[in-house]
Amino acid sequence: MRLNSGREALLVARYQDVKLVLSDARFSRAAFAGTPLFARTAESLPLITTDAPEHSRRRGAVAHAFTARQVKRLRPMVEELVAEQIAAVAAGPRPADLVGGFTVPFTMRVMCRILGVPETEMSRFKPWVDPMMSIGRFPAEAVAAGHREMHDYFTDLVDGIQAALDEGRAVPGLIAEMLSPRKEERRLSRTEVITLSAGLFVAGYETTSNEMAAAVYELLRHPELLRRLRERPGDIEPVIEEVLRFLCGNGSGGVPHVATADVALSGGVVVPTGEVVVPIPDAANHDPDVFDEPRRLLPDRPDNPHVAFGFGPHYCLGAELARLEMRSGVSALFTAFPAMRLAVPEEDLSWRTDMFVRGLWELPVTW
Ligand code: HEM
Repeated sequence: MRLNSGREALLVARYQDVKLVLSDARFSRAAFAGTPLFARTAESLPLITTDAPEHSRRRGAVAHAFTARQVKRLRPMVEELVAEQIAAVAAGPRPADLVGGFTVPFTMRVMCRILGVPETEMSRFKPWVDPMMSIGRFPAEAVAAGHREMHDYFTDLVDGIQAALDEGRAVPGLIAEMLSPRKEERRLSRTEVITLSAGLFVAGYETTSNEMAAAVYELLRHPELLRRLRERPGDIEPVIEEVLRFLCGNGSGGVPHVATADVALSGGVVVPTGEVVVPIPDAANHDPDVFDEPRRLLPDRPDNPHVAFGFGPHYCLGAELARLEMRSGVSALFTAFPAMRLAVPEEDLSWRTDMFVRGLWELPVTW
């Protein structure tokens, strides 16, 4: 394939090969970072475009905030926000747009609470993040402006929190923790705190809001699954796992890597040193050698080792949080609005094409 930059690359689609590229240190992300990663600059992706030891040092500074144990502690906060957003939808007009009215504000508020970003500022972010996440949909100037605004906002925020900490005031949230780490090995530079805060904010709400809306859409298309969830609410776990496998949420395909040695893939293909490879997790999730009937949404698969959250050292930092948000959000929506249905014909839905994260711009429903 040819990347946007004009560089040739090998597309990796088989499940075993995708896992190999994602986890084998002979494939480097940093070696690729000299050329633009689609619309985004390497600096704006402080985790995704780096290798060990830089990657592990940065990741190690924030990983404690997203462990399974920590996410368990976040549960009451997440459930409180779900309830508030459900109440807002119920009090609002019908039809309701579940993207603008539920999945985006809910997931954004979760990230605001975790990081310590003021919720009162939330309406500012989406107009910046939408162009930032473009892979062709928005003009280059809009993409650059989105990056600039977001970077400037988080620079001011981080500096403001630093000033408050310097005055001895207590500030809640992960940004303050990054600025005054409990352990010295977690210390980051000011620039790293700025790019990581903005990066976590975007990674945390953009994927989850879109995947959640797509999950609701899929469930509306599969009434038998909705019936099953009503009878056995605990089945939300396998249902969400299968939705994650089934959906192809990654609009850009995958993250480019450069082979730093000759590496043999399955089927005898040898990737020569210096070759760019792009592993496609969505393709791996539909590999018929691993998933029977991959194009069907089948939550009863005996085993569902999907790679929707990636694999290896860059495995999604927020996977447990995303699972909690998706399970709580989707369950609560169908409990609150059992008669929910699409408010427009399917062909009128507007899909996010040419965007990093696929999904729906709006999900109009009524009940
Ligand atoms: C359903 C929602 C989500 C999906 C499908 C998803 C998917 C992914 C995938 C596939 C990767 C690996 C990309 C790669 O190989 O470079 C990733 C990485 C990442 N995700 Fe998520 N994610 C979701 C939610 C979240 C949330 C809620 C957070 C909040 C903290 C988050 C933070 C991150 C970060 C920081 C990385 C980079 C990890 C690294 O490079 O070490 N994600 N995500």
